[in-house]
Amino acid sequence: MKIINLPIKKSLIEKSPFDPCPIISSHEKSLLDKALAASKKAYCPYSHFSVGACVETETGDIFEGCNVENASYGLSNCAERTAIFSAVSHGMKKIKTIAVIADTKGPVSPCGACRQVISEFADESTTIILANTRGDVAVMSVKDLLPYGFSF
Ligand SMILES: O=c1ccn([C@H]2C[C@H](O)[C@@H](CO)O2)c(=O)[nH]1
Ligand SMILES: [Zn+2]
Repeated sequence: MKIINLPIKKSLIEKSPFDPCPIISSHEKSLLDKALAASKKAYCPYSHFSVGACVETETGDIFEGCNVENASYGLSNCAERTAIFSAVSHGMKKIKTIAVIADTKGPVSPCGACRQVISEFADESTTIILANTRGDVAVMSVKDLLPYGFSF
């Protein structure tokens, strides 16, 4: 697992807070930019906490997702699962890369439900990129994200 706290915090008004970032490629940075754009579409009138995710499949297709809340709070869906379910609905079988972003202190930390759902469509080659809007980035494997996850 690699975590970087970028020394120069860039303003959110600038196009990308991830430029440059030594631990991800420029292509991976573009996935974070797409996740950031998706977070702007979050439907979160209850928590006012926007999250965005971007999945790149093994075939190179890209699917974004945001969190979608509900007046019945427990029905809310996280950004990660929105993106993954959209990808699966379009035939995706394997996540090559997933990028997630929110306005958190450090890189966003996905909930347990999302970790389990990510692990369903990930393998050891999957790259998981977690970030915050200040430009802090963590890159890890599914084993780092969900050690001893459920499977049968
Ligand atoms: O990794 C996370 C953590 C939280 N949320 C959403 C769920 C809820 O709408 C809001 C507050 O928990 O953020 C996500 O989408 N992804
Ligand atoms: Zn979640």
